[in-house]
Amino acid sequence: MVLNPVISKLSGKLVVLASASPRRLEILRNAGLRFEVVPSWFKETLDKGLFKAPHEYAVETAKQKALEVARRMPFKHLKTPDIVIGADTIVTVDGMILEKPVDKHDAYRMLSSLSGKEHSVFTGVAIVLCHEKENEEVDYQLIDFYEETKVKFADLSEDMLWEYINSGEPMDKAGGYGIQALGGMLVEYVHGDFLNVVGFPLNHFCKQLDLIYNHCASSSDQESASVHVSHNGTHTTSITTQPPPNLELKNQDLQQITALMDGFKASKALFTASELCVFDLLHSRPRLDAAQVAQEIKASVKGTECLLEACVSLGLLKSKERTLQKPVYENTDLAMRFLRSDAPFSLHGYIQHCNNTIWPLFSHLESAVREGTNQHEKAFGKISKDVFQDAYYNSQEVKLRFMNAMHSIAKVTGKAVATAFDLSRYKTACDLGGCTGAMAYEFTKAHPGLSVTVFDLPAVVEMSEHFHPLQKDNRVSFVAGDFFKDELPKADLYILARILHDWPDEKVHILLRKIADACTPGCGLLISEIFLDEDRGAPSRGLLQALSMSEGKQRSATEYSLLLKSHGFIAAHVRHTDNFLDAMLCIKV
Ligand SMILES: C[S@@+](CC[C@H](N)C(=O)[O-])C[C@H]1O[C@@H](n2cnc3c(N)ncnc32)[C@H](O)[C@@H]1O
Repeated sequence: MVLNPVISKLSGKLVVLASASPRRLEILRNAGLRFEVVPSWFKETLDKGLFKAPHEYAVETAKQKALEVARRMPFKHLKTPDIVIGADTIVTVDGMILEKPVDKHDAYRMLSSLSGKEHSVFTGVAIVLCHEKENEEVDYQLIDFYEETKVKFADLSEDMLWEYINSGEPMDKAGGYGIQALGGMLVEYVHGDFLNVVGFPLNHFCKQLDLIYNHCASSSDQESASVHVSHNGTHTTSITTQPPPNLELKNQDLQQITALMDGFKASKALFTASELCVFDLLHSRPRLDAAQVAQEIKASVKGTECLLEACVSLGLLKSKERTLQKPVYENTDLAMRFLRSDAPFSLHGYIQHCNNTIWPLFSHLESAVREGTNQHEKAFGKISKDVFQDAYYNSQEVKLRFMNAMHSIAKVTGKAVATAFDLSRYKTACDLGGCTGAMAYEFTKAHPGLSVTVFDLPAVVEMSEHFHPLQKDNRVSFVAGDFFKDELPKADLYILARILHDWPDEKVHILLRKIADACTPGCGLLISEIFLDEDRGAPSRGLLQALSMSEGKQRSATEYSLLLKSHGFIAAHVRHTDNFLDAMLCIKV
């Protein structure tokens, strides 16, 4: 057990637990740790919408709790601790973060949302190491981590729920239950560290301490420190501990690197099968063998066989062996849902765009990186300053393909964007660059009191009706124009979905100024884009897209909110939807 050597390293040090939770106290006491309890004054009021994943919220809260105590003690308690431990436990279900219930009804809301379902319990932990310097300043080093445990609740009847709530147990517990007492009766199974659900991931904590005290404290070359915050003469620094260089050949690492090297082959196999309508064919006529498919798609039997087998290995097709005969093929569930061209969430249009436009651009990636410009001329023989007007809308075929691509993504992501915020106060919206209107239809579906005007270039608007042959909604209308030059339709909510990333800052400012001029105070502006993490380290989908983008750039939620602020909008809410696009609702002040 790693704990004992760590405990001996801690003897004689002032260890402080920045939490009043009796359960955390008991877990650490039972482990033999000696510490003082100084509950943190940090209020758990961080805006959850600003965090991409729930664990980031728990870790940030744990950090703030621990740092508050570490900074307060030298002044209020007149002693500097050696280590401060902060922790925060949250429960997440269906994308919601549940903390401690505020009253019985809140406890009821939480527990009924957990009934019969699996949920996750995250504890974020922060360990602050305090080093007093000669001039009485204190250096803080911060190490943080989190642990996730999955818990499944049984179906809870109303009687059971209220009996449990009336026991009083839920009130001071994240998610409204305590697994170590009566709440244990509600639980069907636990996957992961049980103590994490109680409130503290002891095992992970011990491993982390072991890493700090037994592996890296003495070897400075395994430790890199960087100053993060400078506050009242004290410094907050965070250390990242790096394991010794790993020269072993691990199969898992090899698989990771192979998947990256082969990624383009998988994409191209998918594009080719989609282009040759393999998924449509196997939908209308399942269980064909390779020769039959080859005949239908007018291709060689040998090539078709290889393509079908590759698609099986990628999880896009299933092959069924028939005794003494050639295998037959059919679509997997994934292909049925996303690859058939007539599926409600078909990505067929987007795949065609990737194959015909993005792929040629990526084949010139090296020049794009060297020159820092778009590669339309090399890929398509045309210079394009405005990618829409000069490239996509020059030919009817390319225009329709682009519109199909936008339409398919908007149908997949539209509902998540349209329902990201309460928009009931708005009656009229204008979707600028709204293309086929697919997003607008999702907004009217989600908000019965809202009418949406789709504003797009004339070349697009003239084709938009083809995309909604059966949908007649007189709350969606189309206006043709250029959003950089023409007057914008009046609305109390403007929508910019996948628009701003296409343009450099100067053009973004022109567009935002026009929107700001059209808005009165209280008007809304909903931005939907892939928001990069604040350190620009993820998501790779956004960063990879930037490699083939023309003049624009990908931005983080903060970067977008600063752009908007300069035009008199405040970013009211940010939502990471887990779908293709994130969303931010801003209000004109
Ligand atoms: C990347 S697409 C996004 C489409 C749509 N908002 C969505 O999320 O599905 C960009 C859209 O902006 C439109 N657009 C480009 N330049 C424009 C301009 N100057 N005025 C109006 N619309 C424009 C394009 O025609 C295209 O429909």
